[in-house]
Amino acid sequence: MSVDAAPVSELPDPRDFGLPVVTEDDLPDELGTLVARVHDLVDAVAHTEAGSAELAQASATVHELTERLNVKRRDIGAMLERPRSDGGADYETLTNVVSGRSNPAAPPLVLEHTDDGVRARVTLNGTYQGPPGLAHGGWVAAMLDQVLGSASAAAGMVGLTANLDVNYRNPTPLNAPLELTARVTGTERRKVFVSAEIRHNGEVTAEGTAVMVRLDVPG
Ligand SMILES: CCCCCCCC/C=C\CCCCCCCC(=O)SCCNC(=O)CCNC(=O)[C@H](O)C(C)(C)COP(=O)(O)OP(=O)(O)OC[C@H]1O[C@@H](n2cnc3c(N)ncnc32)[C@H](O)[C@@H]1OP(=O)(O)O
Repeated sequence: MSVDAAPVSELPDPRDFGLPVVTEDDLPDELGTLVARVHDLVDAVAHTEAGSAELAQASATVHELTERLNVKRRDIGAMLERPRSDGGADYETLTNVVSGRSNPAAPPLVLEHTDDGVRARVTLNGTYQGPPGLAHGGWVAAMLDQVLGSASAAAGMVGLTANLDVNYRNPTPLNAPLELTARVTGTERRKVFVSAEIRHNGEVTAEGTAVMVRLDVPG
């Protein structure tokens, strides 16, 4: 595979795509705490064997909370800007379902840049279940898609997934630490070829490759 596009260090600015941008200073610490607690709440709801009186009271409380939080809603598509040590900025979709900082549905998957791409660590609770006791294959694909896209973005090439291939080598366990790694393997015009794996205890559970098509800044 050849590489015919030199990676750039500057990511496109989401503002140039008309997207709202927030900084970490705009996000109260209490939002992070709420997100983590609601994440745990979803797991509790999925697995509770509480009685009907307890369930009725819980649903009334949750309904009231939902109405209170909906009074002031953020625009969809908001991007979080994080300063990098080299003076540039990283961007992530605030409510991204796999890794979004404000999304309680996200596991959450914590990403970092490596010398050749990105690495992420995640532990999936029982709400990501497909087969009994195992991670859902669609979610495995979603996590691979995320790190594949992030590897492309980390190399300065933000794009959309045009094609995703997944091979499930071993069952992906729940409630166990997983490591995901991804890197760019080549480029051809706007196409960015990327490759990723999920490992548990060093053993590959799934691997994926994707073709990302690089987005050009409007104008
Ligand atoms: C927005 C601002 C952001 C600013 C900064 C942000 C930082 C972000 C940070 C972190 C990254 C986040 C990470 C996200 C991770 C998750 C990723 C996803 O879930 S993406 C959602 C699912 N994917 C879609 O919804 C795409 C739907 N498809 C499309 O929109 C189009 O088909 C698109 C854009 C992919 C291509 O359309 P065309 O019209 O632009 O381009 P054409 O001319 O068709 O193709 C260009 C080249 O790609 C090949 N191509 C197209 N489709 C292909 C395919 N399915 N397989 C292989 N090659 C394909 C073509 O053959 C062509 O190649 P040739 O240059 O001629 O050789």
